[in-house]
Amino acid sequence: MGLRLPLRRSASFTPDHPALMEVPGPPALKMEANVLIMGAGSVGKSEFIYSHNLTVDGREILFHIWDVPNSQEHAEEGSSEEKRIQWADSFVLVYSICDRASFNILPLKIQFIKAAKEGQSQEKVPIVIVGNKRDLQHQREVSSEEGRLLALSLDCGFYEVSAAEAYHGALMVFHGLAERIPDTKLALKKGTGIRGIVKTMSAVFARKRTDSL
Ligand SMILES: Nc1nc2c(ncn2[C@@H]2O[C@H](COP(=O)(O)OP(=O)(O)OP(=O)(O)O)[C@@H](O)[C@H]2O)c(=O)[nH]1
Repeated sequence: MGLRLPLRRSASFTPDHPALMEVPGPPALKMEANVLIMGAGSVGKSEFIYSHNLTVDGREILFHIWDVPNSQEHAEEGSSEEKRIQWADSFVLVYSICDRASFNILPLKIQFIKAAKEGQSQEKVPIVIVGNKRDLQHQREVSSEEGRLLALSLDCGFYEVSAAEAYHGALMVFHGLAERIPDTKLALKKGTGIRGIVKTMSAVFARKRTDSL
């Protein structure tokens, strides 16, 4: 049985930040990447689930994004997380800068991902750590420095953003993630584009049904 992707929402997305806009040049290589969004409850994961279509270094990348609500993650058997990790090429680990517990769980999660993925290949796993809710400075429990150091020690990208406040933050995250995904991983998906899109779209419909319950 194929994997059912419990996306919450999906939308096409046009970057509006000048640094990230498509610049005229040779036609971009069309590629796809599967991204798993992980993190504790209420850290703002669902702000990252729009289907992003970015052009980075001449590669036009369509991101298929899988975000699991925390409530669902706890309701499932342990093997489901492993399935999601196998499905993904790349990972966004979100914590809230106002919630230290959401930060503290990240090292274990990242080690779990690395053990699962790096056993299969010598390539580095593309992972970006995101400190969300940057606008809530007065409630900050995790300093920027701690986030940056964790990312450095685990060889991950790092961004602090306010995902709910500005698109720009989420866009920077996906741009940073794209830069960490090697061509070899993306190229594997060439030719399976239509199947991938159908999978993503049916997932959106499935999710809508769940939401309306
Ligand atoms: N102030 C502020 N609030 C945010 C930000 N991002 C998300 N939120 C709020 O945080 C709350 C939780 O966000 P969600 O996106 O539902 O969090 P989640 O991680 O998907 O939570 P689960 O469904 O429990 O897994 C919502 O009320 C959001 O509006 C942000 O950047 N700043």
